[in-house]
Amino acid sequence: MLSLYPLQSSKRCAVIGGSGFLGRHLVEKLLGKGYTVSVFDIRQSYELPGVTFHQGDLCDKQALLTALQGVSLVFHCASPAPASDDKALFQRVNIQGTQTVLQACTEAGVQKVVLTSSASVVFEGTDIKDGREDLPYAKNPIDYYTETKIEQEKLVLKACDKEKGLLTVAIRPHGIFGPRDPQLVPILVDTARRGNMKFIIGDGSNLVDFTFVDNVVHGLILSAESLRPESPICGKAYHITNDEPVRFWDFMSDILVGLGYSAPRYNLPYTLVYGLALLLWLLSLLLCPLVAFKPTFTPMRVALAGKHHFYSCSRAKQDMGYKPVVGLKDGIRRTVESYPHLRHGA
Ligand SMILES: NC(=O)C1=CN([C@@H]2O[C@H](COP(=O)(O)OP(=O)(O)OC[C@H]3O[C@@H](n4cnc5c(N)ncnc54)[C@H](O)[C@@H]3O)[C@@H](O)[C@H]2O)C=CC1
Ligand SMILES: CC(C)CCC[C@@H](C)[C@H]1CC[C@H]2C3=C(CC[C@]12C)[C@@]1(C)CCC(=O)C[C@@H]1CC3
Repeated sequence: MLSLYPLQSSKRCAVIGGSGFLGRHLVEKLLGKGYTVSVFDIRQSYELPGVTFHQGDLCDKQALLTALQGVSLVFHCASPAPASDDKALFQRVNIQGTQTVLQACTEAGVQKVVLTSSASVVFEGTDIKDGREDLPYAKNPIDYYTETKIEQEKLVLKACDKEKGLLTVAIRPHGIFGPRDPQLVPILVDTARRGNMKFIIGDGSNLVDFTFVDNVVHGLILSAESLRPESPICGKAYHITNDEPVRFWDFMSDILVGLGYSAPRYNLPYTLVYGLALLLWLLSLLLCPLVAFKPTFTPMRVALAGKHHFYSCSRAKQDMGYKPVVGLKDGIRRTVESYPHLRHGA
């Protein structure tokens, strides 16, 4: 049964998680490209002409159905923050919530769903060099965030059904940075202001992907516009990065120095720091009924800071003609300039 094809060329879309860092950049770009945008998010963080806001929880199907009326394309960019480390919340939002999103999309007659997944779905805390999409999902994910992002991606890709008229694709960015990012730069500056950014974990030679937010937005829109029944991208996952792996500690130093802080200088052995982070994390779990403390150096962050994790985007280049639109140096400059309030001494 080919119910809904050929696809309507409607430019009416919804961004679930559109109040967030990536979601808002995506909304701004979509407006510039002539799309009509509905944002569905648990919070409203801004107002923009041309955007209709629907405040609600993505686990609430009725609320979603209201927001998805007349929408043919859905971008799903919502997730609890990785730092929250709340297992029940991750399972509810990323797994049950994504099932609800898919049901609501089917009922509302949505034709395309683009998921923002994460390249971390294959990361287990050991080196990944030029990883391709055919790497197996992590068997021992490094945290609940990663564990539930894996299940979320599987659900979305499995839902791709040309007969039923629902096409899906998953974009896997890595280490997104840029103006208004609430995570990477603020955590880095906070750590530096507390005097804890003096040390390099490991020998400092590990290569990592950091992806400027505009490139992720470009990959998301490109995938949505390439998603057609005959396209090879249906039901597949795609790495989207800056395609310029960089030494983790060079990237951190460029941001820190750009904002007027000193770059880390002294090396510490990786296994020592990882062991300490594990110990602190266990202590924080044991003591959480008595004292609430959140260690900055979690085992996940130590693994991300001390191991190689960079990915090939050749599949995205081949199947959808992806090419980064902003280079790493330019992205770092634009990011640094956007945080005058986080400059040293500000
Ligand atoms: N920031 C990064 O480095 C990376 C992020 N990603 C993925 O990109 C997506 C966007 O991430 P960011 O913009 O960085 O995060 P963010 O935290 O800025 O945005 C997430 C948005 O989801 C919303 N949300 C959370 N729970 C919700 C619920 N139950 N119902 C409705 N809305 C809800 C939040 O209110 C927030 O506005 C996420 O799916 C994340 O997993 C993937 C790779 C890297
Ligand atoms: C204290 C320092 C050693 C590190 C400060 C920077 C970190 C906060 C960031 C470095 C790599 C980042 C990253 C993510 C979050 C922020 C960092 C840990 C993600 C976990 C965000 C969600 C993803 O899907 C994967 C990202 C990998 C890189």
